[in-house]
Amino acid sequence: MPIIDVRNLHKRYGEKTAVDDVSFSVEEGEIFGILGPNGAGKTTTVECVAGMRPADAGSVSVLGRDPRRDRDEVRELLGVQLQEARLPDRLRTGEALDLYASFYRSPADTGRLLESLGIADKRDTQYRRLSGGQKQRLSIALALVENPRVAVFDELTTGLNPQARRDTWDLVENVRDSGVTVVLVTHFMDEAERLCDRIAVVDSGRIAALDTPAGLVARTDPEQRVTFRAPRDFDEQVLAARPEVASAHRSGHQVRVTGRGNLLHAVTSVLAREHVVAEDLRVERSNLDDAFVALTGRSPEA
Ligand SMILES: Nc1ncnc2c1ncn2[C@@H]1O[C@H](COP(=O)(O)OP(=O)(O)OP(=O)(O)O)[C@@H](O)[C@H]1O
Repeated sequence: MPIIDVRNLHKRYGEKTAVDDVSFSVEEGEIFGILGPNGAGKTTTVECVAGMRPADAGSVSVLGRDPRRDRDEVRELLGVQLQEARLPDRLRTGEALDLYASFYRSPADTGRLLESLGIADKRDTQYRRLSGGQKQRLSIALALVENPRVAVFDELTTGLNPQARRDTWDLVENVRDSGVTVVLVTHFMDEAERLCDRIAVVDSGRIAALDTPAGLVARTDPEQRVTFRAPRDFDEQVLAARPEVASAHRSGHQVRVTGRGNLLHAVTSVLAREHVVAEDLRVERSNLDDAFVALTGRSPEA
């Protein structure tokens, strides 16, 4: 049985359709990504999953329970960290965690939770004195304090510096490795590609594709690109004679070749035959960014 099952979910705000016939299921033990640009309907979708918003139509099930009807049970099963969680400035880390723990029947050991998130030494620090990364860790701890089966993280790394982002990614992997299924809402490609087992690409309230990161990339044009630097007297058009090569262009010393099949071998054998020493030879592959643009016609970070 999937841990979360969403069928034909619809949600409007007045005239605005935020979620338009969205269906997906999340399997136990995976990191499931919901990826899309700002305003795509990601937060609304997870708020409906968590029972925080009523859907207009469709159904949501969390381990067989309805998040609106079986609210208390779903609250124990699903830990939610929502965008820009804010706590009172003077509340101390340990107090916040103890307060949240008091809401649940079998909460986690708060000391161990702080330890595992690397903020044990911040137990007595007021919320206003925490760094961005430490606030983020606390919000993860608050989502995990109920010992949930699934954790929902919404835009976890927005606003963090590169090191704090990478540390947060490790934390998310640790959460999954501890047996908690993770739903990760993000508009960052690199984050989705690095962390998610499967990704629902959401655009304008609809799911444009749902697949593994590699599966999404495979849907894009299989064209490859090889670039290198070559002396000016090398005529790049000799490359065009090879069947693998679709185009060869030069800009100054920089040559850019596109094509299919074993393009790298085709290029290097021509260079060897012509006795050309190429510098800075690179193969560019499609990534999730290309896949996203191919699927939706726009950049996720737009
Ligand atoms: N409470 C609300 N009232 C009216 N419109 C809303 C409300 N919440 C969201 N919307 C609109 O619904 C659409 C989907 O918003 P939602 O927050 O679900 O998207 P999102 O993908 O999570 O984007 P973001 O990352 O910017 O929050 C947006 O156009 C948004 O402006």
